[in-house]
Amino acid sequence: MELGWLLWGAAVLLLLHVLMELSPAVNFALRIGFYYLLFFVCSAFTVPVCLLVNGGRTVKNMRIIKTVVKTFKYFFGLRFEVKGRENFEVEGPAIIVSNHQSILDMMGLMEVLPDDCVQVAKKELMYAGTVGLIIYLGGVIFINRKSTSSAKMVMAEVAKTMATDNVKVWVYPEGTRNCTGDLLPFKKGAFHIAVQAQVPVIPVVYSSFTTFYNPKKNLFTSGKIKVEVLPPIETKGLTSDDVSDLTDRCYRTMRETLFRLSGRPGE
Ligand SMILES: CCCCCCCC/C=C\CCCCCCCC(=O)SCCNC(=O)CCNC(=O)[C@H](O)C(C)(C)COP(=O)(O)OP(=O)(O)OC[C@H]1O[C@@H](n2cnc3c(N)ncnc32)[C@H](O)[C@@H]1OP(=O)(O)O
Ligand SMILES: CCCCCCCCCCCCCC(=O)OC[C@@H](O)COP(=O)(O)O
Repeated sequence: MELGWLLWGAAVLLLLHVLMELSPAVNFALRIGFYYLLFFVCSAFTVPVCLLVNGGRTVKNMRIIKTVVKTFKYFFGLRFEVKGRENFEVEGPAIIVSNHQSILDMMGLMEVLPDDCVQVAKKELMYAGTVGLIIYLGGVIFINRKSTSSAKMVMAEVAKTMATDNVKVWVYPEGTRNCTGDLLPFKKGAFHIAVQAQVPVIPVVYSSFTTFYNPKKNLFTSGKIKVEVLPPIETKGLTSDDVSDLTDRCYRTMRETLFRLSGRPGE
Protein backbone atom coordinates (compact mmCIF):
# COMPACT_ATOMS: atom_id res chain seq x y z
CA MET A 1 0.00 0.00 0.00
CA GLU A 2 2.65 2.52 1.05
CA LEU A 3 4.96 1.42 -1.76
CA GLY A 4 2.08 2.18 -4.15
CA TRP A 5 1.89 5.78 -2.95
CA LEU A 6 5.66 6.16 -3.25
CA LEU A 7 5.56 4.92 -6.82
CA TRP A 8 2.72 7.33 -7.64
CA GLY A 9 4.69 10.20 -6.08
CA ALA A 10 7.78 9.28 -8.08
CA ALA A 11 5.73 9.05 -11.28
CA VAL A 12 4.19 12.51 -10.74
CA LEU A 13 7.62 14.05 -10.01
CA LEU A 14 9.06 12.42 -13.12
CA LEU A 15 6.17 13.72 -15.23
CA LEU A 16 6.61 17.26 -13.86
CA HIS A 17 10.33 17.02 -14.55
CA VAL A 18 9.78 15.95 -18.15
CA LEU A 19 7.15 18.68 -18.67
CA MET A 20 9.55 21.27 -17.26
CA GLU A 21 12.29 20.12 -19.61
CA LEU A 22 9.95 20.18 -22.59
CA SER A 23 8.09 23.41 -22.04
CA PRO A 24 9.49 26.72 -20.77
CA ALA A 25 5.93 27.86 -20.00
CA VAL A 26 5.36 24.91 -17.67
CA ASN A 27 8.79 25.39 -16.13
CA PHE A 28 8.06 29.05 -15.43
CA ALA A 29 4.56 28.40 -14.08
CA LEU A 30 5.79 25.69 -11.73
CA ARG A 31 8.65 27.78 -10.40
CA ILE A 32 6.46 30.84 -9.79
CA GLY A 33 3.69 28.62 -8.45
CA PHE A 34 6.19 27.14 -6.00
CA TYR A 35 7.21 30.67 -4.96
CA TYR A 36 3.59 31.57 -4.18
CA LEU A 37 3.12 28.27 -2.37
CA LEU A 38 6.18 28.94 -0.18
CA PHE A 39 4.77 32.31 0.85
CA PHE A 40 1.32 30.91 1.44
CA VAL A 41 2.43 27.90 3.50
CA CYS A 42 5.26 29.61 5.41
CA SER A 43 3.04 32.50 6.42
CA ALA A 44 0.44 30.04 7.75
CA PHE A 45 3.12 28.65 10.08
CA THR A 46 4.60 32.06 10.91
CA VAL A 47 1.30 33.72 11.93
CA PRO A 48 0.96 31.75 15.20
CA VAL A 49 4.67 32.26 15.95
CA CYS A 50 4.27 36.05 15.58
CA LEU A 51 1.16 36.01 17.75
CA LEU A 52 2.82 33.96 20.48
CA VAL A 53 6.08 35.91 20.52
CA ASN A 54 4.84 39.48 20.06
CA GLY A 55 1.11 39.25 20.72
CA GLY A 56 -0.24 41.18 17.73
CA ARG A 57 0.43 43.77 15.03
CA THR A 58 3.93 45.17 15.59
CA VAL A 59 7.04 45.92 13.54
CA LYS A 60 8.92 43.47 15.80
CA ASN A 61 7.27 40.65 13.84
CA MET A 62 9.35 41.71 10.82
CA ARG A 63 12.38 40.03 12.42
CA ILE A 64 10.57 36.70 12.41
CA ILE A 65 9.23 37.21 8.86
CA LYS A 66 12.69 38.23 7.68
CA THR A 67 14.28 35.06 9.08
CA VAL A 68 11.80 32.89 7.18
CA VAL A 69 11.84 34.75 3.85
CA LYS A 70 15.66 34.93 3.78
CA THR A 71 15.78 31.14 3.27
CA PHE A 72 13.68 31.27 0.07
CA LYS A 73 16.54 32.33 -2.20
CA TYR A 74 18.19 28.92 -1.84
CA PHE A 75 15.20 27.22 -3.48
CA PHE A 76 15.63 29.36 -6.59
CA GLY A 77 19.41 29.59 -6.80
CA LEU A 78 19.41 33.34 -6.24
CA ARG A 79 22.34 35.20 -4.69
CA PHE A 80 22.40 38.72 -3.29
CA GLU A 81 25.50 40.86 -3.17
CA VAL A 82 24.84 43.81 -0.85
CA LYS A 83 26.93 46.97 -0.60
CA GLY A 84 26.51 50.01 1.66
CA ARG A 85 24.53 48.46 4.52
CA GLU A 86 26.21 51.00 6.83
CA ASN A 87 24.12 53.72 5.14
CA PHE A 88 21.07 52.45 7.05
CA GLU A 89 22.71 53.47 10.30
CA VAL A 90 21.17 56.90 10.63
CA GLU A 91 20.02 58.36 13.91
CA GLY A 92 16.22 58.07 14.21
CA PRO A 93 13.64 57.49 11.48
CA ALA A 94 14.19 57.60 7.71
CA ILE A 95 12.36 56.97 4.45
CA ILE A 96 13.83 54.17 2.37
CA VAL A 97 12.98 54.18 -1.33
CA SER A 98 13.78 51.39 -3.77
CA ASN A 99 13.00 50.07 -7.23
CA HIS A 100 10.26 47.45 -7.58
CA GLN A 101 10.56 44.86 -10.37
CA SER A 102 8.54 41.84 -9.39
CA ILE A 103 7.09 39.79 -6.54
CA LEU A 104 10.63 38.35 -6.26
CA ASP A 105 11.48 41.70 -4.61
CA MET A 106 10.09 40.36 -1.35
CA MET A 107 13.25 38.22 -1.07
CA GLY A 108 15.49 41.20 -1.82
CA LEU A 109 13.54 43.33 0.64
CA MET A 110 13.98 40.86 3.50
CA GLU A 111 17.65 40.39 2.59
CA VAL A 112 18.54 43.97 3.55
CA LEU A 113 15.60 45.17 5.70
CA PRO A 114 16.90 47.02 8.77
CA ASP A 115 15.26 46.58 12.17
CA ASP A 116 12.18 48.67 12.98
CA CYS A 117 11.19 49.32 9.40
CA VAL A 118 7.66 49.01 7.98
CA GLN A 119 6.62 49.07 4.33
CA VAL A 120 3.89 50.87 2.46
CA ALA A 121 1.76 48.49 0.37
CA LYS A 122 -1.39 48.54 -1.76
CA LYS A 123 -4.39 47.58 0.35
CA GLU A 124 -5.32 44.67 -1.94
CA LEU A 125 -2.43 42.71 -0.39
CA MET A 126 -4.26 42.65 2.94
CA TYR A 127 -6.70 40.16 1.39
CA ALA A 128 -4.04 37.72 0.11
CA GLY A 129 -5.00 34.99 2.58
CA THR A 130 -2.35 33.99 5.09
CA VAL A 131 0.13 36.29 3.34
CA GLY A 132 -2.20 39.24 3.97
CA LEU A 133 -2.43 38.28 7.61
CA ILE A 134 1.34 38.05 8.08
CA ILE A 135 1.86 41.37 6.31
CA TYR A 136 -0.76 42.93 8.59
CA LEU A 137 0.94 41.48 11.68
CA GLY A 138 4.27 42.89 10.48
CA GLY A 139 2.87 46.41 10.76
CA VAL A 140 2.72 47.17 7.02
CA ILE A 141 0.89 50.42 6.17
CA PHE A 142 -1.85 49.95 3.61
CA ILE A 143 -2.84 52.63 1.10
CA ASN A 144 -5.62 52.87 -1.43
CA ARG A 145 -3.87 53.73 -4.68
CA LYS A 146 -7.16 54.51 -6.39
CA SER A 147 -7.85 57.41 -4.06
CA THR A 148 -5.06 60.00 -3.92
CA SER A 149 -6.75 61.94 -1.11
CA SER A 150 -7.08 58.95 1.22
CA ALA A 151 -3.54 57.77 0.34
CA LYS A 152 -2.23 61.25 1.15
CA MET A 153 -4.05 61.22 4.49
CA VAL A 154 -2.50 57.87 5.42
CA MET A 155 0.94 59.11 4.35
CA ALA A 156 0.56 62.28 6.48
CA GLU A 157 -0.32 60.08 9.45
CA VAL A 158 2.80 58.01 8.74
CA ALA A 159 4.97 61.15 8.81
CA LYS A 160 3.66 61.89 12.32
CA THR A 161 3.91 58.41 13.84
CA MET A 162 7.32 57.73 12.32
CA ALA A 163 8.91 60.14 14.77
CA THR A 164 6.93 59.03 17.83
CA ASP A 165 7.51 55.31 17.19
CA ASN A 166 11.05 55.79 15.85
CA VAL A 167 10.52 53.54 12.81
CA LYS A 168 11.85 53.67 9.28
CA VAL A 169 9.40 53.44 6.37
CA TRP A 170 10.11 51.57 3.12
CA VAL A 171 8.31 52.88 0.03
CA TYR A 172 8.40 51.74 -3.59
CA PRO A 173 8.07 55.18 -5.21
CA GLU A 174 7.32 53.71 -8.65
CA GLY A 175 4.03 52.62 -7.05
CA THR A 176 3.81 49.38 -9.05
CA ARG A 177 5.98 46.54 -10.36
CA ASN A 178 8.14 47.26 -13.37
CA CYS A 179 10.47 44.65 -14.84
CA THR A 180 11.80 46.48 -17.90
CA GLY A 181 15.31 47.21 -16.61
CA ASP A 182 14.46 50.92 -16.25
CA LEU A 183 12.65 53.04 -13.63
CA LEU A 184 9.09 54.35 -13.91
CA PRO A 185 8.59 58.01 -12.95
CA PHE A 186 8.47 58.37 -9.17
CA LYS A 187 5.31 59.21 -7.22
CA LYS A 188 5.89 61.93 -4.69
CA GLY A 189 4.30 60.52 -1.52
CA ALA A 190 7.55 59.17 -0.06
CA PHE A 191 9.34 62.49 -0.54
CA HIS A 192 6.46 64.47 0.94
CA ILE A 193 6.62 62.46 4.15
CA ALA A 194 10.41 62.75 4.30
CA VAL A 195 10.12 66.55 4.11
CA GLN A 196 7.14 66.73 6.49
CA ALA A 197 9.01 64.66 9.09
CA GLN A 198 12.40 66.24 8.21
CA VAL A 199 14.03 62.82 7.99
CA PRO A 200 16.62 61.58 5.46
CA VAL A 201 15.79 59.58 2.33
CA ILE A 202 17.89 56.44 1.85
CA PRO A 203 17.79 55.03 -1.71
CA VAL A 204 18.26 51.29 -2.24
CA VAL A 205 18.82 49.96 -5.76
CA TYR A 206 18.50 46.36 -6.99
CA SER A 207 20.19 45.43 -10.27
CA SER A 208 17.88 44.50 -13.14
CA PHE A 209 16.37 40.97 -13.07
CA THR A 210 16.01 40.84 -16.87
CA THR A 211 18.92 38.42 -17.39
CA PHE A 212 17.33 35.68 -15.26
CA TYR A 213 13.67 36.65 -14.87
CA ASN A 214 11.21 37.67 -17.57
CA PRO A 215 7.56 36.58 -17.32
CA LYS A 216 6.90 37.50 -20.97
CA LYS A 217 9.62 35.10 -22.12
CA ASN A 218 8.86 32.48 -19.44
CA LEU A 219 12.37 33.01 -18.14
CA PHE A 220 13.16 32.25 -14.49
CA THR A 221 16.59 30.76 -13.82
CA SER A 222 19.13 31.15 -11.05
CA GLY A 223 20.98 34.45 -10.88
CA LYS A 224 22.82 37.11 -8.94
CA ILE A 225 21.29 40.35 -7.74
CA LYS A 226 23.50 43.29 -6.83
CA VAL A 227 22.07 45.57 -4.16
CA GLU A 228 23.39 48.97 -3.21
CA VAL A 229 22.27 51.06 -0.26
CA LEU A 230 23.14 54.65 -1.19
CA PRO A 231 24.16 57.41 1.25
CA PRO A 232 21.22 59.16 2.97
CA ILE A 233 19.92 62.36 1.36
CA GLU A 234 19.21 64.96 4.07
CA THR A 235 15.93 66.92 4.07
CA LYS A 236 16.55 69.23 7.04
CA GLY A 237 15.29 72.70 6.18
CA LEU A 238 13.49 71.62 2.99
CA THR A 239 9.84 72.67 2.52
CA SER A 240 7.01 71.31 0.37
CA ASP A 241 8.28 73.53 -2.47
CA ASP A 242 11.44 71.42 -2.60
CA VAL A 243 9.67 68.06 -2.93
CA SER A 244 9.82 67.97 -6.74
CA ASP A 245 13.56 68.71 -6.75
CA LEU A 246 14.19 66.10 -4.09
CA THR A 247 12.20 63.54 -6.08
CA ASP A 248 14.14 64.31 -9.27
CA ARG A 249 17.48 64.14 -7.52
CA CYS A 250 16.69 60.81 -6.00
CA TYR A 251 15.34 59.48 -9.31
CA ARG A 252 18.47 60.46 -11.22
CA THR A 253 20.83 58.94 -8.65
CA MET A 254 18.86 55.70 -8.52
CA ARG A 255 18.61 55.42 -12.31
CA GLU A 256 22.36 55.89 -12.72
CA THR A 257 22.99 53.28 -10.05
CA LEU A 258 20.52 50.86 -11.64
CA PHE A 259 22.28 51.10 -15.00
CA ARG A 260 25.70 50.79 -13.41
CA LEU A 261 24.73 47.70 -11.40
CA SER A 262 23.00 46.10 -14.39
CA GLY A 263 25.87 46.73 -16.76
CA ARG A 264 23.86 48.98 -19.02
CA PRO A 265 25.33 52.28 -20.24
CA GLY A 266 23.55 55.37 -18.88
CA GLU A 267 21.68 57.62 -21.27
C1 LIG B 1 6.77 34.40 6.75
C2 LIG B 1 6.67 33.83 5.48
C3 LIG B 1 5.96 34.45 4.35
C4 LIG B 1 5.82 35.90 4.50
C5 LIG B 1 5.38 36.66 3.32
C6 LIG B 1 5.64 38.08 3.60
C7 LIG B 1 6.03 38.94 2.45
C8 LIG B 1 6.83 40.13 2.90
C9 LIG B 1 6.26 40.82 4.10
C10 LIG B 1 6.11 42.10 4.22
C11 LIG B 1 6.46 43.07 3.19
C12 LIG B 1 5.31 43.69 2.54
C13 LIG B 1 5.78 44.69 1.55
C14 LIG B 1 4.84 44.81 0.51
C15 LIG B 1 5.33 45.65 -0.61
C16 LIG B 1 4.24 45.95 -1.51
C17 LIG B 1 4.62 46.89 -2.55
C18 LIG B 1 3.42 47.63 -3.07
O1 LIG B 1 2.31 47.35 -2.79
S1 LIG B 1 3.81 48.91 -4.13
C19 LIG B 1 2.29 49.75 -4.35
C20 LIG B 1 1.89 50.65 -3.24
N1 LIG B 1 2.83 51.63 -2.87
C21 LIG B 1 2.85 52.89 -3.36
O2 LIG B 1 2.09 53.24 -4.23
C22 LIG B 1 3.78 53.86 -2.72
C23 LIG B 1 4.18 54.97 -3.58
N2 LIG B 1 3.08 55.88 -3.89
C24 LIG B 1 2.99 57.16 -3.41
O3 LIG B 1 3.74 57.53 -2.53
C25 LIG B 1 1.98 58.12 -4.04
O4 LIG B 1 2.54 59.36 -4.08
C26 LIG B 1 0.56 58.22 -3.37
C27 LIG B 1 -0.08 56.84 -3.29
C28 LIG B 1 0.64 58.81 -1.99
C29 LIG B 1 -0.32 59.12 -4.28
O5 LIG B 1 -0.26 58.64 -5.55
P1 LIG B 1 -0.74 59.37 -6.91
O6 LIG B 1 -0.87 58.30 -7.93
O7 LIG B 1 -1.95 60.16 -6.66
O8 LIG B 1 0.48 60.24 -7.43
P2 LIG B 1 1.39 61.51 -6.99
O9 LIG B 1 1.83 62.12 -8.27
O10 LIG B 1 2.48 61.06 -6.11
O11 LIG B 1 0.46 62.50 -6.19
C30 LIG B 1 -0.48 63.41 -6.78
C31 LIG B 1 -0.27 64.81 -6.20
O12 LIG B 1 -0.40 64.79 -4.77
C32 LIG B 1 0.80 65.31 -4.17
N3 LIG B 1 1.07 64.55 -2.94
C33 LIG B 1 1.34 63.21 -2.83
N4 LIG B 1 1.52 62.87 -1.55
C34 LIG B 1 1.37 63.99 -0.82
C35 LIG B 1 1.44 64.27 0.57
N5 LIG B 1 1.72 63.30 1.47
N6 LIG B 1 1.22 65.54 0.97
C36 LIG B 1 0.97 66.52 0.09
N7 LIG B 1 0.87 66.32 -1.25
C37 LIG B 1 1.08 65.07 -1.70
C38 LIG B 1 1.88 65.16 -5.22
O13 LIG B 1 2.91 66.09 -5.06
C39 LIG B 1 1.11 65.36 -6.52
O14 LIG B 1 0.95 66.72 -6.77
P3 LIG B 1 1.83 67.49 -7.88
O15 LIG B 1 1.71 66.71 -9.15
O16 LIG B 1 3.23 67.55 -7.37
O17 LIG B 1 1.19 68.85 -7.95
C1 LIG C 1 -5.52 33.56 -1.38
C2 LIG C 1 -4.13 32.95 -1.43
C3 LIG C 1 -3.15 33.90 -1.93
C4 LIG C 1 -1.72 33.46 -1.79
C5 LIG C 1 -0.95 34.62 -2.22
C6 LIG C 1 0.52 34.56 -2.11
C7 LIG C 1 0.98 35.94 -2.47
C8 LIG C 1 2.44 36.17 -2.37
C9 LIG C 1 2.68 37.61 -2.69
C10 LIG C 1 3.83 38.19 -1.95
C11 LIG C 1 3.69 39.67 -1.76
C12 LIG C 1 3.92 40.42 -3.04
C13 LIG C 1 4.05 41.91 -2.88
C14 LIG C 1 4.09 42.58 -4.20
O1 LIG C 1 5.10 42.61 -4.86
O2 LIG C 1 2.94 43.17 -4.57
C15 LIG C 1 2.83 43.82 -5.79
C16 LIG C 1 2.66 45.30 -5.58
O3 LIG C 1 3.76 45.76 -4.91
C17 LIG C 1 2.53 46.11 -6.83
O4 LIG C 1 1.38 45.78 -7.40
P1 LIG C 1 1.06 45.92 -8.96
O5 LIG C 1 2.33 45.64 -9.73
O6 LIG C 1 0.58 47.31 -9.17
O7 LIG C 1 0.01 44.89 -9.18
